[in-house]
Amino acid sequence: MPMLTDPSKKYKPYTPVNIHDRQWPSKRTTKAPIWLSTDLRDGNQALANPMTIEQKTLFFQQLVKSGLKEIEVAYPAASDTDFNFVRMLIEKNMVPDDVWLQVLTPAREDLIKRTIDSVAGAKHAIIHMYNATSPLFRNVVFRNSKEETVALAIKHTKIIRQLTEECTARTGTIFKYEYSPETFTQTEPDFALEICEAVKTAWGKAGTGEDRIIFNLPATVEIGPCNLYADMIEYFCRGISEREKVIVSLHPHNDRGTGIAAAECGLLAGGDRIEGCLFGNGERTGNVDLVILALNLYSQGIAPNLDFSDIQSVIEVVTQCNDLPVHPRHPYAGDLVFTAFSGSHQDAIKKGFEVQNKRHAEADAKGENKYWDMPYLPLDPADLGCSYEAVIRVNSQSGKGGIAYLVKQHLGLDLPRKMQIAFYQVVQAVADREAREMMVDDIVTAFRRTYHFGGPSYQGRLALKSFEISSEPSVEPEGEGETQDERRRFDGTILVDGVLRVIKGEGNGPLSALLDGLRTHLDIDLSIREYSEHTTGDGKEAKAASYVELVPSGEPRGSGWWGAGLDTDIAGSGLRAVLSAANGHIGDRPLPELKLLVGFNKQSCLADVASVVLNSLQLELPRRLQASFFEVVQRSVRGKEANVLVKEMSYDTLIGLFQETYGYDVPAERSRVWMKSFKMVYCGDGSDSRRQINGELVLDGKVRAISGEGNGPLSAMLAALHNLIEGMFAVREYSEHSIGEGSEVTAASYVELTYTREEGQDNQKRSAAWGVARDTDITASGLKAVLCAVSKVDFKLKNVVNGS
Ligand SMILES: CC(=O)SCCNC(=O)CCNC(=O)[C@H](O)C(C)(C)COP(=O)(O)OP(=O)(O)OC[C@H]1O[C@@H](n2cnc3c(N)ncnc32)[C@H](O)[C@@H]1OP(=O)(O)O
Ligand SMILES: CC(C)C(=O)C(=O)O
Repeated sequence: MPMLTDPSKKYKPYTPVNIHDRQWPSKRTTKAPIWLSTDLRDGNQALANPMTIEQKTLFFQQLVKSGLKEIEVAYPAASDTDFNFVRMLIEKNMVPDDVWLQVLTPAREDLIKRTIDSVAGAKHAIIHMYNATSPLFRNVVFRNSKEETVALAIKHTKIIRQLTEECTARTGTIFKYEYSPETFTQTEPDFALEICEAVKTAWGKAGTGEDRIIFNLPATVEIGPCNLYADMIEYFCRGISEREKVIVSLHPHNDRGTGIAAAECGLLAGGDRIEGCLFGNGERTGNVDLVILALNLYSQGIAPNLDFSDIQSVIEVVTQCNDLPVHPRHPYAGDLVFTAFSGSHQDAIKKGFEVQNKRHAEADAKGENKYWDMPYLPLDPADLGCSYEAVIRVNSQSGKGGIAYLVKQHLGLDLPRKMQIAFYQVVQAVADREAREMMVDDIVTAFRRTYHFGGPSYQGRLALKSFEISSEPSVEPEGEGETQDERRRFDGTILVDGVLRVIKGEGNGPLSALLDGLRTHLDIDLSIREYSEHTTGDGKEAKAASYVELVPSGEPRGSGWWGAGLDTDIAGSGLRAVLSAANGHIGDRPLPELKLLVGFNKQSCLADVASVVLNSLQLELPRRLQASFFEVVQRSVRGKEANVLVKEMSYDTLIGLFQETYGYDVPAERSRVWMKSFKMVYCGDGSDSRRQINGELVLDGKVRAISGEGNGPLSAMLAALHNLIEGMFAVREYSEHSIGEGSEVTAASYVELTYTREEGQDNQKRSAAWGVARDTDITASGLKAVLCAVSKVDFKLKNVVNGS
């Protein structure tokens, strides 16, 4: 059936209240009402599966914890569960002294009796009786006249008075009485007044303060806008006699979705008390939501006298008991209500937090109130125990501000505006491509990947390993009083495509010195267009965060690359930022092979050569070996061209030269002598530690058995060699160190041998050579180094008769 084109033929509009001097529109609420939770009655009766006693107990405890002082706990005549639940609360002493238990009954004597029995012995109880008063109910449900309807209410009010008085005499329970002209909003306002006046008279003992009678005026079904409800409440409040002896209670339902508005306008109109449910459970579209009402007051600076400072645990209890979810858009409580996805909202919130932090610091200093004034966030999520984590979430609708906010929250980085724009484009591209929300982890990971920020997993092709910044005067000052400019020198080790390289450069500052080094050594020619820095963390945790934008040198308006760096040292953080941006710039493009300038002029440096060996092979050459190798390098530069002073040498060439010169890590067969196997044993009488070696060597391609004895492994090996080789070997220098850690550790050994051989009478031939070796076994490493050195001297084998 289509919707009606003229619905007036089916639905009647509400009848406005005849009130012309209404006061409520210009009033303000300044204090919280009396709250009554009817979760365990009106809420419960609307559930497909009413709560079990366990669920009701849990819910009751939550209500007490949240500060409710009046709780409608049951319709005791309805079921044994309800009746027994009330009894249990009382008998197990679970009701705090300042909490009133409220129970509902229809105007039926047998049911009233059972209802009062249910609360007998409670400290405080409110008996709540109802009968419907509207024409529809009078005519259809009760088939009663107005007079009969009033008579029903009077009769049962009197029964309640008598039974409660008897109960008080018996058990000491203090009672209050609440009467509801059910369907109040559909009842003629004057008839509602008439029946309440009659009930008040029948009750006969309404007083002031604690003795007030409660008239609950329900919008049993919400049939008109909130102003209609307010008009009806104001009409009632102005019409009822002895107003001071009456608590006017409001009980809005939410059929038109305006239950909250009705309650708030009803309070302006004179309501003293609100009946409702947490998160708005209840018949059909629900009872008015007490959480929203309370927090609406709170966010106006009015103490609601209810505590939702851990809203999540309240949600958990309520959803567990009602078996109904809380909508993600539910005011104050929904998962999404403190979340902004859209760019302009996020931008405003980010700016709002920045300004508010400053404003709060100033107010703190002056001892003034720190007012909450935040775009798009009417309430501080922290007041409800929520974090700011969910405040900004990112998808394709988001902008740079929100993304920058998350980067700040999670990485402590306050990105400069232009970098925010650059990173936004990165995130936006992913969000668009994947058509999904970008979680915080996605954003943090995207940032780390893009800027190679934070640990080895995100390391780029260029990574700073160590550096030293030194300064030297540039030019002499020309006149007196002029200060001398200082130049900065960068000496560092940078991991380039997995290989450690020594980089040097000079500039006006550390960053330009590094850029100079990158230009010279790696052909990366960039200049700084923008630089900024700030500190993150406090005290010992403080670090410097730096941001740079690099552009190709000579193209100040060209497109740039941003980089970020974090370090305890400010120079370190800037240098890292430069490398971060340089990584973005080089992308996958191959880098030129790194070269060292070596030779005979002042630029060539022994230390540079040694550090290449250290960084490439992890070998810490002893000082004399450094000098020896440096000479080898210089000789190789000159080669056959006597006039060549300086030559570029690639790192690979340099390392190859080292390995060849000292027999390090070259295939054994290429050496004149190498060890096939050995066994080293202690020998002697035990008073000293002499060693004996037995084993097999390959000498000029032939396997030879060896045996020798000495003070230690090396001298035992030399003794064994002396059996086979003419002349004498002696160890001039020996050192060793470990490489690596733990189970990966190996030993590196360096041996310098001298070799003396008699060549005819009075002719002694002397030479010396270094050998370098590495092995997991330290003895083997030393022996191998000896054999490397032996292979490098021009030795002569003995003529061995019957030798193997
Ligand atoms: C707006 C509200 O939320 S009101 C509260 C509603 N809550 C509930 O109804 C939950 C608990 N209710 C129950 O368990 C049952 O309805 C009971 C135990 C109260 C009564 O059950 P039953 O006796 O089987 O009657 P039933 O449920 O059919 O109720 C209808 C009868 O009660 C009468 N009645 C309805 N409301 C009232 C009332 N406030 N006062 C007196 N009689 C009433 C009806 O006129 C009808 O009478 P009839 O049988 O003479 O025609
Ligand atoms: C019993 C009354 C107060 C009721 O629940 C209603 O009218 O909604």
